[in-house]
Amino acid sequence: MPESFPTLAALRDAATSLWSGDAEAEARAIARDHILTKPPGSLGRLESIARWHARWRRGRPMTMERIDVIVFAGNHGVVAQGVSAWPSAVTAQMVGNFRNGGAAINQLSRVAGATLRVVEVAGLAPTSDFTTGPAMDETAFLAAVDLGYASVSPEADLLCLGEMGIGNTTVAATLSAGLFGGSGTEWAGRGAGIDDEGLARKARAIDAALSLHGGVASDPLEAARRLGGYELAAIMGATLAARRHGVPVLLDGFVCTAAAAPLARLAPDGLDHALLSHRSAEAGHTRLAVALGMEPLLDLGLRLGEASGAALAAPLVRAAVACHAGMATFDSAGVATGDDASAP
Ligand SMILES: O=C(O)c1ccc[n+]([C@@H]2O[C@H](COP(=O)([O-])O)[C@@H](O)[C@H]2O)c1
Ligand SMILES: Cc1cc2nc[nH]c2cc1C
Repeated sequence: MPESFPTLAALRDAATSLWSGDAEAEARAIARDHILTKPPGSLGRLESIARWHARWRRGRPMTMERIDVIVFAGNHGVVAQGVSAWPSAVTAQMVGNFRNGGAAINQLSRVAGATLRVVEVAGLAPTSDFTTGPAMDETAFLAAVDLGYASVSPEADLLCLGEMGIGNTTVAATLSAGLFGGSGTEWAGRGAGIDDEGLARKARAIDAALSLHGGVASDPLEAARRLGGYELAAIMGATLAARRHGVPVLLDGFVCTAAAAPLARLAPDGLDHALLSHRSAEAGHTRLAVALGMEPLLDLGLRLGEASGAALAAPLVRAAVACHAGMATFDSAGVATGDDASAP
């Protein structure tokens, strides 16, 4: 797989010829899970998380020492349609807040023992308003994908992805509708807190974009270019790079999931190395999770973005891996197995 994508065709090639994971490592993890000192299945979802981590680590040891959090930031021309309760200037102001350590994600990354990085995409210039034309031209779209791709370190044991961008819940809703069908009212939510009138404007903006760019859904990359945004394109690139490098991914809420969703439309297993960290309270997220066949790990009523849900779920992955790697076996601990029920 190349390290950058000069054309949409090169990106499409990469996204449709993916490494399918380390089936042997997963089989070894399943075999080990059976002999650990617990009733089979009793660690519930932690067991499948451990197997998942084993499969997507490209043969490296199951360690969870390094957790990277990357927040991609971008701005959106569609904000001109009155779809957010906040001005676009807040995107740069919150980037400053991340850098000064004052945002929720600073605290959540620290608590998770993770390293936080913030990446401004396209210098925070807005995309074009997609109710009047494509959000990005090919060059700008591919540059954002490349930036995301290059942001991923192969050294990470887990990558938590998130975003910051005023207006981007409209973008996520429009892209989701483009990829999976449905109308503005079905996908629009209140984002960072818009009122009833704003919600109606948002649904109309989504519908206007869908009718202007109608038929793009058959091509997920064209949907991402026309109906997406810079930070969403970067998240897609980062998710692809993580697959290449063998770094399992936790996706944050609605915006982050929508950003990665084109990969699942390009290849049926395109997001198998990623988990949904949480179910966002944003209306479209449950619909999108169902469309993707993915079950979120946490459900805390969060609707923040910033990779907050991903950072909160990272310790679950650490716990799953610690149990899997560190527990004694029935044999080594001298504990009888269920099969030995007749033994004294
Ligand atoms: O991803 C989510 O689940 C999510 C839900 C609600 C709000 N957000 C965040 O809120 C911002 C976008 O809200 P809005 O209303 O301006 O579209 C953006 O910075 C996102 O990180 C994100
Ligand atoms: C204050 C604020 C913080 C955010 N963090 C992620 N999205 C956000 C949107 C707003 C408005």
